[in-house]
Amino acid sequence: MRKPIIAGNWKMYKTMDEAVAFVEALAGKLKESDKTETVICPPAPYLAALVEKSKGLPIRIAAQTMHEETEGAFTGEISPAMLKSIGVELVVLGHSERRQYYNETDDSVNRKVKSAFEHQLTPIVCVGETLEQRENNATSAIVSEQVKKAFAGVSETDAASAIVAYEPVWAIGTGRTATAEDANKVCGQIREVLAELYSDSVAQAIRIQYGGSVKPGNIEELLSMSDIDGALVGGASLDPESFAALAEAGANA
Ligand SMILES: O=C[C@H](O)COP(=O)(O)O
Repeated sequence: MRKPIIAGNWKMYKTMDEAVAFVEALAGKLKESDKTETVICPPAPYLAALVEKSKGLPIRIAAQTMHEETEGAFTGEISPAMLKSIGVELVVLGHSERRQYYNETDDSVNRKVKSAFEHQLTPIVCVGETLEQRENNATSAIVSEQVKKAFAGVSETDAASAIVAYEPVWAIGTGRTATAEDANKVCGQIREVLAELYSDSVAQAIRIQYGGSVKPGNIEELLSMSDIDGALVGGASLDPESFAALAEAGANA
């Protein structure tokens, strides 16, 4: 049984005061549970503070992106070594907004995935098709290719601890969720690709989240599906009440 993982990706929202207030409010609402994992992905300036603030709470902190190099002349970038040094445990890689606005490609995502593992960070590897690709019946081919390229050269042991987030681009921030059946079908296809790349046991170990307009009203159905092991949530993760409800759904799944 894979443990559901509910991650809140705040994207470029909240001030420092709001971020701290969120964790304080969430602490009072979040029930300790060994049946689920809860992750917050705040903007980079708040990572260190939230690592400190969440100590003793059932919350892990993830970065929203990182550079692939350990250090260097890359103005404005944040390295995996820096994330590790402040206690960040996970990192979202290849989010569609990074692919769309910051030229991230399957190759750069692959380099970042390998670098994350080298620095003992758990990658949340995002894949997903655009609306045009879905309408052209290319979902399976696109997502399979993204998974194969992201995991190229990643060892079986590392891969088993990875998290994959299936996020259809057309469902992000639009209020349009994939049906639970459709989302599960693609997550199942991702698991088949992982089984081909590695083995059945590795594919069964890897957790696959769904992301795209997840909210308290639809998460239970999504989590009831056989191949959906959690959610990567944007908008509905910004309010502590709503995020606590999502975390609770994870614990009850
Ligand atoms: O990383 C989160 C996803 O982009 C989903 O965002 P959303 O829940 O606002 O649709």
